[in-house]
Amino acid sequence: MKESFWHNKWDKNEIGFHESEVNSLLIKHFKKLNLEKGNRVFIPLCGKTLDIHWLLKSGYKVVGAELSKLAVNQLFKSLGVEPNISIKGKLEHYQAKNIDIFIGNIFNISKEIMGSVDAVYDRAALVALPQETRNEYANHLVDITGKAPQLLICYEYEQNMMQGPPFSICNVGVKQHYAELYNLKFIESKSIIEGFKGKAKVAETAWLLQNTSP
Ligand SMILES: C[S@@+](CC[C@H](N)C(=O)[O-])C[C@H]1O[C@@H](n2cnc3c(N)ncnc32)[C@H](O)[C@@H]1O
Repeated sequence: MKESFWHNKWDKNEIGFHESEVNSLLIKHFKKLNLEKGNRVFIPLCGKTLDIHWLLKSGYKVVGAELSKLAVNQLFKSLGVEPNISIKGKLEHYQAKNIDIFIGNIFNISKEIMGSVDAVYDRAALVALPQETRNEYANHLVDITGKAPQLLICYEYEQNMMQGPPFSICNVGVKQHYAELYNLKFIESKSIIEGFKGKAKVAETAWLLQNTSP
């Protein structure tokens, strides 16, 4: 997926992936990460998700990565805060109390730029990427977050019914990316009644990725 694909989506406001409510699997399962208030949570490919509002209100700090400046401007507007803006390498850094958003390609974010995080919340990030990029993404995510535990939310459907993104990632796919690095726990599969554009039967799946090292 070229960067222009996503910029076009935001320019045309074709953002069906943006949920009008906080993700229910986040609310239900986030506590399984056993974080403390004040811990820092990384949201890769964050868009302008309302999940950021929920995490901030719940007392966590948020770090996000997003290609689209339009999305990030809309995010800060909805939060009602004015960010301080600076440049970090190839990225723009929007910063305000308890929130850092890096605008640009996630592959340009380093551990040093981002600082340490305590957990990752991936909703519709791994599934937004084509198969040929997913391995690189998973490894990069593990690298820049120091293998922080993750709550991972994916979609699963018959891939030949529809072209992604979002792509379908089945149990085998999740294991392929993360089983060697994490203790993987499948938490829930929730069917999406309306499917995707009426074309495919879809389930939203939640996974907990916990650190295996002591
Ligand atoms: C499917 S959306 C999910 C957004 C968000 N996680 C949510 O739940 O609403 C994927 C987002 O990732 C952004 N994106 C795609 N590729 C990216 C990349 N390589 N680096 C940073 N952001 C990217 C897109 O602009 C888009 O906003």
